[in-house]
Amino acid sequence: MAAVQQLEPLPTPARPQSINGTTHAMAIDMAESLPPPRSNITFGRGPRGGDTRTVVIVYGPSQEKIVSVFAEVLGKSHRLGGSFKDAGREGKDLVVGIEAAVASSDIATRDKESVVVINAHCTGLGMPPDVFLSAQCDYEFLYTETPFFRRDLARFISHTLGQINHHETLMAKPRTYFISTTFPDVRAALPNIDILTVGSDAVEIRVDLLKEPLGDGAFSKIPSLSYVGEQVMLLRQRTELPIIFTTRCTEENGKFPMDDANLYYEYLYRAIQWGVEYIDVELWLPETIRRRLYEQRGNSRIMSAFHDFSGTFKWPSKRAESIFLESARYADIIKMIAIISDHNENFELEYFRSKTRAEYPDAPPLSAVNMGETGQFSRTLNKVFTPITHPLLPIIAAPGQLSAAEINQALALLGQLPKKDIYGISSPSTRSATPQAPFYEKCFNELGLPHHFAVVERQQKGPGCIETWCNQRNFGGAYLNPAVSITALTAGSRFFSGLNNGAGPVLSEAARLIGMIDTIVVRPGSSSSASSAPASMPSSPPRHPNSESFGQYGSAQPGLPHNTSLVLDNSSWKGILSTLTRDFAPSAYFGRAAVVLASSADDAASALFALKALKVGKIYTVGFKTPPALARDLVIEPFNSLESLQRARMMGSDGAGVAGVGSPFVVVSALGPEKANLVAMLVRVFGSRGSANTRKVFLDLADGSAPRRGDPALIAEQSGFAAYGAADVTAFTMVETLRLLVGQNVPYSFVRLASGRALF
Ligand SMILES: O=C1C[C@@](O)(C(=O)O)C[C@@H](O)[C@@H]1O
Repeated sequence: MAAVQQLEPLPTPARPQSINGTTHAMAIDMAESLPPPRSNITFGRGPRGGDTRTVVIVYGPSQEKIVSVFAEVLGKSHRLGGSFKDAGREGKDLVVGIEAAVASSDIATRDKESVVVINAHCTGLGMPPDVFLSAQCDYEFLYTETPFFRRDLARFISHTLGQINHHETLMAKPRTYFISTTFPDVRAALPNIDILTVGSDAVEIRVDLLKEPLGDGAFSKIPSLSYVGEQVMLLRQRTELPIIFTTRCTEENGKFPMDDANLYYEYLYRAIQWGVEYIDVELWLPETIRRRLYEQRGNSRIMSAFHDFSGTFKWPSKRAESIFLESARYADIIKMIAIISDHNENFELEYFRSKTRAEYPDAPPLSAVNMGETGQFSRTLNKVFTPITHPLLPIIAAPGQLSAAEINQALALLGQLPKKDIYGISSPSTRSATPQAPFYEKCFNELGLPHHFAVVERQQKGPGCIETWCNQRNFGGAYLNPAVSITALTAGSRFFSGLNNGAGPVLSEAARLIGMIDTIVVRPGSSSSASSAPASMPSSPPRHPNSESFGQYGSAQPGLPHNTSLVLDNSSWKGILSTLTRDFAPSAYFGRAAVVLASSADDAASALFALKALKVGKIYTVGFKTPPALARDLVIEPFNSLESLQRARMMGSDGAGVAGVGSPFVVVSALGPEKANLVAMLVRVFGSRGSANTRKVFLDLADGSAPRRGDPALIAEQSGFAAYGAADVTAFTMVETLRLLVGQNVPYSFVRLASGRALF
């Protein structure tokens, strides 16, 4: 087998002490010089326990059901009634519901050390919620009953309780973008939100641009908190992207009045309570306000914002540096933006960027661009949260803003984004089943990427064919469907073993443990290492029988450049993880039992890795033997007799709230349709027969297009499971694959939409 290098586990950005004394994620540009973090067992640093206080949900009249939904999403039991005094003694495995009318009388007595309180308010009951309760609670979840968006609740609670960390994940990306929406009412954006957000890593809601109608054709001077709360809720219900909450002031191209700084605190603090991921805090605000917001930000992140429209701002100045340093004191991201009139000022900004990075390596990442047409060049060079627009927006948010497609086209013209050939490598059996080429072409088109995409077919056996695609000058990466084992891909391959000076291709931790490769990522090296390729590397690959067909897609020149390394990765496990946590917080899985069915270890491996990331307590296996590398740190028990099945079944009625792992909470099947009866039998055995608040999870990885009689998914739903299928996993996997291959974020909902099924 060819030698392979391992990409170390958890190459999470070091979190150095920042100049404000707290820790920050590493400046993004540093990520360029390090191996980019890939496919660790993470969402950022991985699902974590987060806030371990007892969760108390304050609910409105006749809304007690929301308490059970919170409990189910978190994987806990719940109890209604009682007082705040008792709630603190309940322990972390219980969600306590207290009715709003009761809560207002004793919420002030709660012990903040042991209880975290969420005001769950159904907007149908009227807005705003009780202002006293809003102020007293830690967080506020605004929701609609019909339709109810459970994934919105799952995301809200996972974020506010610190079980996921968007910021770390985003800061590990080489480039990030956010779209500045400029709608007076976000409802206008919702029908197109999937298209609008292609290429964005976050969505900005410009609160100052919202226009709240007063009913007589007039609009309120500033939108009320009530209106803003509903707008944030509506946006979050329809996008999975983190939200940036901005109240831009009148002096910085916004509409928020500047006569009362406390107003900013009121809105921005409420945004933290609503679980908004990024809060834009302007630098002119008094230090007391900036500090309080920074200290109270919980799991939200602060984007310090400075804009200069005077036309006199100079990047090479003491003032620019002191603005940077002042911003850094209370920020997770520093945003500095100025209007310029001379193209050279773009170079001055680049000098400022590299100088501050060198002199203040511990400072938060800098997002800095110049405004106006002259400043557009800087928008192509900035790498941290570049603000972008979209042709479908009513107005641009700032002069000179570009769309993601325009930035990519500019980068391509400047030689910064060379045209590559990217492949979907299928086998004869999957080629017709997965018509992904049109989708990739659509994405590349939408994003203005210059690349060519082609689906190519590999021969049944041997790595030879795959290396033919890889060993080309313009090779830009590939996904493999079906996945191929590391051994099958690299064994006996002079090409793979010759990479990296004979060290072999780089393996992500996920790929190493799962043993299956579904993504090949190209990591260009620096020109100085151009001589690292071994003499033995073939300079011209064997000609592939299908070369006629791939010739039409690109230049197909032989010879991967010598200084290029290939990272062998696995995206499927991320697709599985995202599917399992779409409607459930990670804690729903922590310590609980799972069943995995598959006819081979290769088919089961990605699911096992995802379950390991979710810290399940035990995995029962059917039909395969768990490879030792994956079994490490997991409790595995094969179901090899009816007795073992019976024992697992008796481990607790639903596994929730009981000591130990309980009976299986999640069943994942990778068995084909021909074994549907066996799968159906198992979901019946482990089903919880239904009440909505004890739902378990069933994931069918078999490629079933249409529901059919005896379909395990249907039986699972009848047996009290929330059922997910291969289509969900495929869409989430494609999101991950695109991130790895082209560094761009394409929302899950867009993938589903483009593959013919709308989500909402
Ligand atoms: O801070 C910024 C950047 C921006 O001003 C721009 O120049 O693109 C656009 C604003 O919406 C955003 O809040």
